[in-house]
Amino acid sequence: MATGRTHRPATRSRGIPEATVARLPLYLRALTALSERSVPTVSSEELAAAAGVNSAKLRKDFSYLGSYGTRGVGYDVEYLVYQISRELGLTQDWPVVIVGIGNLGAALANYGGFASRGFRVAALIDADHALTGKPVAGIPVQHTDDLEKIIQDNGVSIGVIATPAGAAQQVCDRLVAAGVTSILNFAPTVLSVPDGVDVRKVDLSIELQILAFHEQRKAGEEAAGEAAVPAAARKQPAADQGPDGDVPAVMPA
Ligand SMILES: NC(=O)c1ccc[n+]([C@@H]2O[C@H](COP(=O)([O-])OP(=O)(O)OC[C@H]3O[C@@H](n4cnc5c(N)ncnc54)[C@H](O)[C@@H]3O)[C@@H](O)[C@H]2O)c1
Repeated sequence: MATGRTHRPATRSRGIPEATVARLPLYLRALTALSERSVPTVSSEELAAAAGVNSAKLRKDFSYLGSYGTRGVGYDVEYLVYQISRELGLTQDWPVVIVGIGNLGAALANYGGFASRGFRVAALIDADHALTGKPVAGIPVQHTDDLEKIIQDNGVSIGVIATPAGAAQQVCDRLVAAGVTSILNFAPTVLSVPDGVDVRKVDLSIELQILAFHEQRKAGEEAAGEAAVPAAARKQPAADQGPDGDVPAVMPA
């Protein structure tokens, strides 16, 4: 679901384009499913279909990892899982803090998928004193007064912001000053960060707006397609439609 942009140049230091990096989690998810089914090898076409990516693009992406597969055999699933995990930095544990433990922050804290992917929720932080000490997903919520100490004690470099938009920049500034260098922002606001800090923004309403755009376009294409069908070939109303039977199913253009 991760969307938005990272404040980084289009090509990363080791020469892997940002677009390739963005597809690596898709490959990893498909490969992990194969690995769980004990599938030993996979062709680029099969893996591309499972990941929803074009197979030529997949081969190009894997060439950046130095992985070319074996002709007639394909790619070794376990080795690719290891290679991509290593490239994404998932072979090490990443302590994460979540700031803003309301509806969304609590849901994120309860999401088991972080831990299984190497992201350990190290601390939950909220400005509401009424929440301090209350466990969410088994972790006691701590107060924002202690934010800097919590970041330093836990060696946190990734922060998740789930506060209201008005508080997000101030929370971001404090996280960055305390040593956080990557932020996942759920608040509907654009954050300013210094060079060297990566921000990814997740906004489900933007995703829905994009889907709405495609829906509208599909509806427009359907209407245009129907207009292009000769009148004689258009669907006629069924005879037994009752009182409205004389209304054509497809209105003349
Ligand atoms: N990105 C998305 O797709 C998406 C989806 C849902 C909600 N959101 C956004 O996520 C944010 C949280 O939504 P919610 O429904 O959980 O809201 P909520 O009101 O339930 O929770 C917000 C929490 O943030 C805490 N808070 C406020 N100011 C703070 C500060 N300065 N420091 C630390 N904590 C602070 C509040 O005490 C509260 O517990 C909102 O900005 C909302 O718009 C985004």
